[in-house]
Amino acid sequence: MASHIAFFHASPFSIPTQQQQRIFYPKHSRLIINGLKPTPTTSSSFFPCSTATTKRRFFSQVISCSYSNGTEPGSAAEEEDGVKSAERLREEKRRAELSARIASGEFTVQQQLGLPSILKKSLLTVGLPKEVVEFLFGWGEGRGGYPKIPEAKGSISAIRSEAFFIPLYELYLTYGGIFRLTFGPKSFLIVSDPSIAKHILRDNSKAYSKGILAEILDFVMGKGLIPADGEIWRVRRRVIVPAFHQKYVTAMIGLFGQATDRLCKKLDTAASDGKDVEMESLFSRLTLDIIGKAVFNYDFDSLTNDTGIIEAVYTVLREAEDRSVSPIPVWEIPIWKDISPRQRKVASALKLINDVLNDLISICKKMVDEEELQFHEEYMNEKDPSILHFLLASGDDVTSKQLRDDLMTMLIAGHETSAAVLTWTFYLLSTEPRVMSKLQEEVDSIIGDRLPTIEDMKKLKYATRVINESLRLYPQPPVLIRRSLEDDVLGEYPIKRDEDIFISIWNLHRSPKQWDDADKFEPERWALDGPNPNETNQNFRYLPFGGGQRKCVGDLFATYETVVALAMLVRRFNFRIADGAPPVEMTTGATIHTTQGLNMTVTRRTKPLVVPSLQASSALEVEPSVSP
Ligand code: HEM
Repeated sequence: MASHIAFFHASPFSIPTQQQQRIFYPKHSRLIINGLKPTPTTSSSFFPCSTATTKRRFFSQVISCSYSNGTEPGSAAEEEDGVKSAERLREEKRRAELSARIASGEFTVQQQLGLPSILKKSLLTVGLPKEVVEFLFGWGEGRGGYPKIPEAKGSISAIRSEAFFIPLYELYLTYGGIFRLTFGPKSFLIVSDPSIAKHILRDNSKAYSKGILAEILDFVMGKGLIPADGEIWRVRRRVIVPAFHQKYVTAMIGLFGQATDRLCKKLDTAASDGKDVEMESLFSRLTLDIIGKAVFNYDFDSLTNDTGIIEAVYTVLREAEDRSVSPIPVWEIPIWKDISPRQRKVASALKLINDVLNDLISICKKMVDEEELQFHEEYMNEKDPSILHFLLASGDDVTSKQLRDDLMTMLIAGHETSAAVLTWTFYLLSTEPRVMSKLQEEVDSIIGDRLPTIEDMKKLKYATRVINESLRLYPQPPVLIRRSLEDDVLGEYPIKRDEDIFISIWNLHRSPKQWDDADKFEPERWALDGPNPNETNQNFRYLPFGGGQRKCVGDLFATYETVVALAMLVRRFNFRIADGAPPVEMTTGATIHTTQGLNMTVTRRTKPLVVPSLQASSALEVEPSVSP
């Protein structure tokens, strides 16, 4: 999703070796960073799967996960593997060269040894107390006695197309919880420290805006809730949050079940035909169908249809993602919009979506006008429980443009994120059959073959922990973006206004300082009877939905949506990575995507019979699920 948007594709950094884990500060004194273990990932497996291949790739910083896919020796698949290994070797060589360049200090900003530093050193050598020297010379380093933020510098030519948050993780292990990353004229602060994240997101949030993100997303979201700042954001947030009331979320559970049931039918056909399925795109369609209905009562029915509107939504979504990772904003060149076929396609896609949204707004306005309306806190129209209906019924005095921006924002925010969560959850489950069995056991005993209800949400404890843990390992988005609106102090470092900041949720969620076996998929790390993990009870080391005043408004919606889909799918089917499927590798978009899809073989389960204890929610006239 958009706030969820990553900004540039890759960093020119590769993994520092143990000897390379040094900051090159004053020219002649190389320091080992205090408190940092040698790259933990070099000795243990960083990845959910830890084959030799994975480790080799890890060293070459290509993130992938291998699995046994049943390839026969000498087969075409093996030949293909041969080509891939040659590519991999070339990649490793290139990366080894980059590592050597990092080791040489090429990317590390050298601090000049000026007169104050030489004087300071001399005074310390003659025995003056450190405190006195620090007091006298504080002005010489950073500002007001503050130390200077560790700084790493990169060459723009080395930017590559891999997931950029991976090199940021390696740099975090080297440079610590806050460092400056400079690419030519661009400079970013990378934050991976929970207390600094808490300061920016919660304690001093008024001093930060969405910065670059708002600029990039303007073409699609305008002043929608994610990019908006200041007074517009305050007013819109106050209006939109009440729309996600308990009764609405309860009704949505019926919708999640119905939509997942459509997916089950599709998978059932694939299982009968013995055809493998690409789950990432199916999850994307599932969550598009859900969000269309939930936000503006529009049935994309993308699981069965391929209409122009669906293509338009994807064109706009992909453009938002591409803009978010493009180093040069060519789309800002006025003439480019008219001559570039791609930009023309984007413009007509946007027009189509805007027209549909405007039509939906007028239909809904008419409906609300004709309704005998008695608006109250948990107001919901049974026929059309959408957010749009709630907003119009609430008498929200807003321009159609702002309403359209908000709907578009929620469409994007609530679509790709949930799809990505499901994709990586199923990937993780394919690597841990133990977790899958435990999950199926719970689902069998609690919902059987009926549609889940709100009561089940409290009972599906292990399923919820699986989602919590998947969000830890694959946070969507992996990075949050902010810009400082005034001077501030982050940790021990002063910063100026107009600093662009990336808070790396990926780093926080995988930090060896914060987690035991940080790279392990272990839903058990969250106690079943404990509170649902969130940023508050985890003191900002866990931020799946952000934190502070800009926290996700759809967190409960999304948790229930993914739990319902997960439970219904694993109840009916077994999933495994398809034989001969390409490796599951990550790439950066607005959320974390796979490079070549998640290709799975789906088989029907023979399940224990369960006598349903509860009937499905009737709020949305849910049709009973057909048991395969
Ligand atoms: C698993 C799915 C989801 C994840 C992981 C997720 C994650 C997040 C995160 C991390 C933020 C904070 C962004 C920041 O601070 O810059 C956010 C904000 C937001 N999310 Fe979600 N989200 C999900 C689903 C949804 C859904 C379903 C909706 C709406 C139906 C939604 C609507 C929003 C909105 C409107 C904001 C902006 C809030 C504000 O700035 O006031 N999200 N989301």
